Amino acid sequence: MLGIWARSCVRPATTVSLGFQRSATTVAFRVGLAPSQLRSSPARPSTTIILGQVSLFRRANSTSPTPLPQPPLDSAPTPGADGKAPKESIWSRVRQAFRKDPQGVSSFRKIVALAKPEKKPLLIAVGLLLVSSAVSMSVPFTIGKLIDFFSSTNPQIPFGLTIWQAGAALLSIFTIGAAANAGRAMLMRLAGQRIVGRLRERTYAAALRQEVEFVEKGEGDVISRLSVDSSIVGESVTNNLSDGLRAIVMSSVGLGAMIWVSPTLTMLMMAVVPPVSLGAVVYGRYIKKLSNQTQEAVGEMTKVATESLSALRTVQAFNALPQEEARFHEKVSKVITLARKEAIASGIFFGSTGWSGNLTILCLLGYGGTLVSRGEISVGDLTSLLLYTAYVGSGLQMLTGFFSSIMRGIGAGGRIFEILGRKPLIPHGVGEDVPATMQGPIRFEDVKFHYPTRKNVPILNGFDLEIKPGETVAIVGESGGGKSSIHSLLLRYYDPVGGRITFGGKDIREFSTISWRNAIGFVPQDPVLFTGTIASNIAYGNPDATREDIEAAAREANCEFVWGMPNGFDTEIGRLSLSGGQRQRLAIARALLKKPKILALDEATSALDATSERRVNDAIDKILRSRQTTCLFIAHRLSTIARAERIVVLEGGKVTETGTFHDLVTRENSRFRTLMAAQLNAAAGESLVSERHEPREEGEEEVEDFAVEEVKDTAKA
Ligand SMILES: Nc1ncnc2c1ncn2[C@@H]1O[C@H](COP(=O)(O)OP(=O)(O)OP(=O)(O)O)[C@@H](O)[C@H]1O
Repeated sequence: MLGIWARSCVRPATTVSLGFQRSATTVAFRVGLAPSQLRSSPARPSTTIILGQVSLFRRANSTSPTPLPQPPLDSAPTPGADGKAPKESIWSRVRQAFRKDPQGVSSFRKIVALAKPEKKPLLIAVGLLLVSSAVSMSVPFTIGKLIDFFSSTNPQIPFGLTIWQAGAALLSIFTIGAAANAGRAMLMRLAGQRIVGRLRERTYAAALRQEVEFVEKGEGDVISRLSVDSSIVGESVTNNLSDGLRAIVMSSVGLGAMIWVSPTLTMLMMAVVPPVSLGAVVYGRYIKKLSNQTQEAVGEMTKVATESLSALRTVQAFNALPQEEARFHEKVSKVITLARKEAIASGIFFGSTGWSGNLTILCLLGYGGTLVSRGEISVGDLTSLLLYTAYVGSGLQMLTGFFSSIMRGIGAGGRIFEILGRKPLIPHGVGEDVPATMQGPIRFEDVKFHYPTRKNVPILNGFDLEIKPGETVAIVGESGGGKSSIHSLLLRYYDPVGGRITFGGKDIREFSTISWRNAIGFVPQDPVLFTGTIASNIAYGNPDATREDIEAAAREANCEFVWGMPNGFDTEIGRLSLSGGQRQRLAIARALLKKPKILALDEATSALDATSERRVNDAIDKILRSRQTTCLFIAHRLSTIARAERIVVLEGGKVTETGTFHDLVTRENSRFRTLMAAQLNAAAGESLVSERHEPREEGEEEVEDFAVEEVKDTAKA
């Protein structure tokens, strides 16, 4: 009986302990990793062979930047190595799989193209990979020679080296291998992160350029594409590519070495390769399909979370926590169901490949042991052969993992390239610039419109309106009548389905959206603030604005509250850290800073109390008096409506009445009066009975008196 232990470094992080025992009938063989080494072993697959049983553990890259749940392919232990050489290359399998999937081919090309800017570091990494793989692949050979050396009665070292010289040479080779491996890992990781970063930036830029409808209906999905899908694609082109190359080197060099040691034993092992390759292709395709579905489910899950977290105040106010949890649970369950399918598929696949691998090892040991006992091959040769078998087996296993990861990358890539390649329905930045000095009327000419998601609900149905330069028009109408939709069309969030909108006689579709939107100052119904200072919020979209410009706009919009704040314009604010009235005045300042040709105000005073409303109205009055800006505003409040030079009543998607406030209030059977009846009566009542409850402020405008007088007259009449 012979007992020999040798320790050798295969890869920097992997120590292989080899135990070899031989008696007349039994050959037992053991290669193992200490559990601590397994735990600390990086993303590389590790091979454990215990008494002829080959198992391969793949661990997910623990430092993966992916923040959201991933399909468990890489995280589940995948036992089994099959101990056979690849007959056909991974590329031919990839090509074969893509032949029926041209979309996959184009995604694959695009993924490869993404790696182009990283060509240099990736090529260096590939060079280092070859060096470290060459060192790794020399280990079984070295171990075989060491076993023969120690078991021989007349030990001889090649090249006439002493044992110390041979030891030093091996140590140097392994150090070079370790350094190469470390360099490869660093370069690949950095290149991967840069690719993911670029991909995210491009996808984000493409998403920002889409028409609002596209993003608004799938906000969570876009976020999931930005975070999860892009990191899967990044992993595909770097880590997985590196694994794939390493697997190819391991399998082909291992196979060559095996043939060199014993062609007969190699042929025995090759018998299991074709069925495993076929299984890998089928498995890869299935994984790709599941990966697509999983990413979509993750997108849905993110959408639910984004929606409720951004409306946390409402969720808490309505005690809707259980309801939200249930909604989220439903989406999470869908992800888990898909993950289960993937786990079952990977279990079956890796279980069966492991089983066939183990069977091959058994046959190899039985037949190899016989050859050793007959003296046809040495113990060292059999050891080398078994180690190479393990290398080839693990190489093949890695190739399968690589193939399914590439498929996942293609699935995720498809979702990203869908956004990257999508042409927005409203082209971004294409068309003429609006000339700086251009002034002219805005005309809505027979405009017809419905929302893309509700094609059978007409919103505008032959809407005609002309607003002269410097004129102020208020649109009134029933709630849900389409007033805000007019602003959406003006801002080109949507285009009309019929008719056109012109500025100075030119269809606004001829202008570039960038230039056209630059000409419009927009104050939405519920102004949005961004995290930052008050100054940065006023200067939003105007990065070149000076502090003087910002302060002037704030003054014009009656934002006097800013001067009272501890840090003035440098006060940090969040999304909701100002009152409704302050937010609206800040939004007016933001719009005015642009010095817009057109001002579009949407219900700017809807959420305000009387004092705040007066402040906002004062700000609006200042703009109107200057008559430099054409104003189209939507208002419900009489005090705001009365400020407009002309009022337009929108009903049934058309203009049904138009005129001055005085005209409409005094007109017989006026639609405006019907619409405003409640407010007119309330205002009249208030005016007649108690005159005013609010103390009149200095400088309050005549227009309000005019409105009150009109209301009084009308009520009296
Ligand atoms: N993105 C959208 N997709 C589909 N339908 C929409 C969309 N936005 C609004 N609508 C519908 O279009 C109609 C007009 O909406 P709009 O916001 O223009 O009305 P509005 O007159 O401004 O109402 P309010 O005075 O209550 O703000 C409504 O019936 C609304 O439900």
